Amino acid sequence: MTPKFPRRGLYLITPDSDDSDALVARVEDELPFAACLQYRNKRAHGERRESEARRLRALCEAAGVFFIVNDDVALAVRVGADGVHLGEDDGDIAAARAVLGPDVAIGASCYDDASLARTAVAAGADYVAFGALFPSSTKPAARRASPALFAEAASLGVPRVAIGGITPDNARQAVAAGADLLAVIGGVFDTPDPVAAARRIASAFDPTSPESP
Ligand SMILES: Cc1ncc(COP(=O)(O)OP(=O)(O)O)c(N)n1
Ligand SMILES: Cc1ncsc1CCOP(=O)(O)O
Ligand SMILES: [Mg+2]
Repeated sequence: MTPKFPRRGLYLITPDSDDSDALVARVEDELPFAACLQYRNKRAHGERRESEARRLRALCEAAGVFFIVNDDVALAVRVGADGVHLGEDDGDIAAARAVLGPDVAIGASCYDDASLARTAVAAGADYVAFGALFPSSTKPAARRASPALFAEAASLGVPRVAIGGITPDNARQAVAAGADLLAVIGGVFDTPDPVAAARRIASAFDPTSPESP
């Protein structure tokens, strides 16, 4: 049975890489702290992209982590992903739903715009993403989103993902604003201890967990 998109937690996104083995090894260690993994390697194309997606798909299956392919509905179908993430340049949500059927999750980038989120959900999106919430060194030109968007989108009834510049130090701020999942690249992978960073971001959802240094 296809798993349901998670309601809360760390939404890990792969960093860009030219080395498939290194990419897979880097991600594997943090998976125990992730509710979801998105394959987004903008430097991989063709067969290498498919092979990386297949390897990560298998790892996620074994770890019980929801697996999402960025940008590419056809690749998501080929590798049997649990979901696909689509931005404004990645095609139409209703068209993707027609290809994917009801069981594959579709996530939608809504940038800084609650009305995009309403339209995406009406077209069949299973979650909406707002960001960049904080300045992002991965995507410095990303438009900035107000934290108020998470409260505004609460009535949509789908998980709200925050993305952009999220780190162990600001993760609790994003959760307090109403984010249900925290999508992170640099705040995990560009740190000296990615496993510790992933653990701290995951713990931002646990109000009983003390903030670790
Ligand atoms: C969870 C999540 N949110 C937003 C994005 C950004 O999507 P998009 O605007 O299509 O940009 P690229 O990631 O394709 O550069 C995302 N990937 N994931
Ligand atoms: C893909 C994307 N969309 C908005 S910000 C961003 C990059 C997220 O990476 P980081 O967590 O390193 O800021
Ligand atoms: Mg995209």
